[in-house]
Amino acid sequence: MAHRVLILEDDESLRLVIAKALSRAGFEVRATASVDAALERLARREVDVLLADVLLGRESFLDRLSEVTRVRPDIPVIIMSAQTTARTAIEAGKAGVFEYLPKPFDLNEMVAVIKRSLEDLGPVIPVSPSQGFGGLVGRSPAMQEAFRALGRLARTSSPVLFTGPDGSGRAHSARVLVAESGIAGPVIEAGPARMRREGPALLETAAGGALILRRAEHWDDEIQDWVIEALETPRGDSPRILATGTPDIGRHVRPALLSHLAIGRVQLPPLRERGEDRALLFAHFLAEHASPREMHDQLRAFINTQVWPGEVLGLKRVALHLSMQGARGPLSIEEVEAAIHEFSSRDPGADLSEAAARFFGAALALGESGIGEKAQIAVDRGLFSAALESSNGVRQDAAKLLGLNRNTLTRRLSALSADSDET
Ligand SMILES: Nc1ncnc2c1ncn2[C@@H]1O[C@H](COP(=O)(O)OP(=O)(O)OP(=O)(O)O)[C@@H](O)[C@H]1O
Repeated sequence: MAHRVLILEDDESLRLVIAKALSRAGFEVRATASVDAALERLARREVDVLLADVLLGRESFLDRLSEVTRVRPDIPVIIMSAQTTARTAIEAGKAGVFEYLPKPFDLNEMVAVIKRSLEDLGPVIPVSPSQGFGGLVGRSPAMQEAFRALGRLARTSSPVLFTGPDGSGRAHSARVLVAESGIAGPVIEAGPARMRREGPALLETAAGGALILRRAEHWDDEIQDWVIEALETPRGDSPRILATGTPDIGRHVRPALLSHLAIGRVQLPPLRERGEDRALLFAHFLAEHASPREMHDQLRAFINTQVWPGEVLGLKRVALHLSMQGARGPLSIEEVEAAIHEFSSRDPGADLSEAAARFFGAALALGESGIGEKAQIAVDRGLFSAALESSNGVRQDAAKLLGLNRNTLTRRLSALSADSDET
């Protein structure tokens, strides 16, 4: 995939000359004369490098540089300027600009600088054909993009938000980023239940290290408050904050939290967008468990076309199950298909409907009355106990998981216990 360069230059003829030279050198080129338009493209992650002129009309790009680093701290910025003033050079260095090109410059030199900025700041050279940053598996263009972002973010200490569907490897990637950043202190992981229980004390526990905060879409107001405060007023030994969430995270958290958290952003694509990564991951998980099973080409093709519910985690479960079977020799498509059926394609909703039909049928056969109400109580009991268990008994969190408010949950729980007292 060609690297994408954004040219920010208000001189139209220069813009055209630069664009032509960069296209010839194999880059994908975008160009604009407006800082606002450039910021939008950066925020949409449409580019890998920014090449910007300092003087844009009456505006100085350097006055807007902090906005660029806020939106994309991971991107190399190369500035061009006819003014070789101390201010330009000093400010460029201070703000972490990759290189300063004094105008007029040689076009070949410009191409070389851009190539160097990409090498230095990020393109992750896979250590094996199937592995990318820190041993993460994948070579699809979508994962290459994620590896590049990880490579750049490993050189910063900014917060990072990992988004993707459940099971896509968000927390795993966060752990890899922490390991590759050389953070020496404690690495603490917490989901909404622990965050609620321990609150900002987690920042002390992780002081000097990193805090991986999971499933941001379930954070209540209180959690959001302390995370925003931690991000807004970091102290010397504050841990690096990394968070995970679903791609629709913006619908669940306050904009202030999102803008602080997403200073660095890594998007983990769903498996359906990762093409052949599916078979690579499958082979990786078999190997991880020293499985002697072999994968032939047809099986790889089959794995690459499957829909994997539960994403990488679902695929991992199937591979682990098969590697535990103790069988040897080539793995067949039928075996994998059966395992997928058993582990990931099972629809819990269908099981519930079947159970309800059995419950109803048995009660009818016994001539019982009030069956609907009893069925409701049975379902509530199952739902509430599962929700309370996964939120460590914290009712507020359990209510959120169930999509109820806390008072409704409390009322329905007391109704249930009154019901068990009666029976
Ligand atoms: N690219 C990858 N290479 C190797 N293993 C991976 C990769 N992506 C995910 N995994 C594995 O998949 C499993 C699921 O990943 P993870 O726990 O990060 O899921 P998540 O649901 O995205 O994150 P969270 O726990 O924050 O909700 C992990 O155990 C990890 O071993």
